Amino acid sequence: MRLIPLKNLSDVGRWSAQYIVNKINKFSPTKNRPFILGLPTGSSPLATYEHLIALYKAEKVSFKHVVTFNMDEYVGIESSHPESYYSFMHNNFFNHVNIQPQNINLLNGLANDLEAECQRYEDKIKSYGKINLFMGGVGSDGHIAFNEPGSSLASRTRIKTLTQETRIANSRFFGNDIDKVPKLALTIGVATLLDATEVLTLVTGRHKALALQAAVEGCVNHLWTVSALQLHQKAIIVCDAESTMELKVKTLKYFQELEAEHIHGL
Ligand SMILES: N[C@@H]1[C@@H](O)[C@H](O)[C@@H](COP(=O)(O)O)O[C@@H]1O
Repeated sequence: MRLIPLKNLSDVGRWSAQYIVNKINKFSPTKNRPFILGLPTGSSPLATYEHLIALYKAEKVSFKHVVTFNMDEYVGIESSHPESYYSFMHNNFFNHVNIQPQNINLLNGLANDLEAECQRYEDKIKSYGKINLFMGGVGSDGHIAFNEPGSSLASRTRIKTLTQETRIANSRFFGNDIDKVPKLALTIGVATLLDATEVLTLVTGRHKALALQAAVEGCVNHLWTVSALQLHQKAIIVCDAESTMELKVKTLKYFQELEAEHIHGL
C-alpha cells in the first residue's frame, strides 16, 4: 500500500487528478484499446473532478477513449433526480469533458430485475478485461462503494441495504430528511474493486480518521471493508492531514519518509 499524506482537500484533488491524467496519457488509449476508469460520487472526489476538468480544458488530457464505470447507485430514484449518482456524475464531471456518452457506465437503480442489472454490470466490466484504475472514497464507517460493514470481502455487484449511519450521513443531500434517503443501493462488490489493476482511494476530513486507521493499521476485516485494500497489489490512499488524526505518529512518519524518497514522482 502507498499512503500519500497531503495537507488538505484541495491538495488531495490536485494530486489524484494529476495521477489519473498521467495514467491515461501513459496508456495512450485508442478506440479499440480504451482506458477503463472506475469512479465514485460523494464530497471526497469533487476537488478531483474540478482538477480533471481544468486539466482537460488546458488540453493536458482527453477522455475520448476513456470508458467509465461508476461504483454504485441508489435504488428507486429516477436518474433525473438531482441526487441520483447519474445526475451527480453528469453535473460534476461528464458534462464538462469530452467523454463519449456510450462510454459511460452506471448501474440502473430502477431496473425491473435488479439482480440481472448487477450481473449485466459485472459482465460488462469483464468484457473490457480489467478496470485499469478505480478511484473511490470511503464512508466514516469504513465502507467502500456501498459495501457496508459486514459485507463479504469476496462480494460482487449486488443489492445492498444501507445502514442507518450511511443514511444519516447522506441525508445532507436530501434536505437533512433521512426518510428521503433510499434504503437500498446497487454497488460493485469488494472483490469487483480488488479486481482493478490499481485502486486509488481518497480520504479527507477528521470524520474519516477511524476509517483511515482501519485501512492502514487495522486487520483485514469485513466490518471495515476499506481494510480489504491491504490485499490489493497496487492500492494508493491519498489523504489530508485531518484524516490522519488516529494514525500512530510512527505510521505517518514512515509513509511521509517513503514519499520523500519516492523517485518516480507521481
Ligand atoms: N456510496 C458512497 C461512497 O462511494 C462514498 O465513498 C461515501 C463517502 O462519501 P463522502 O465522500 O461524501 O464522504 O459515501 C457514499 O456512501
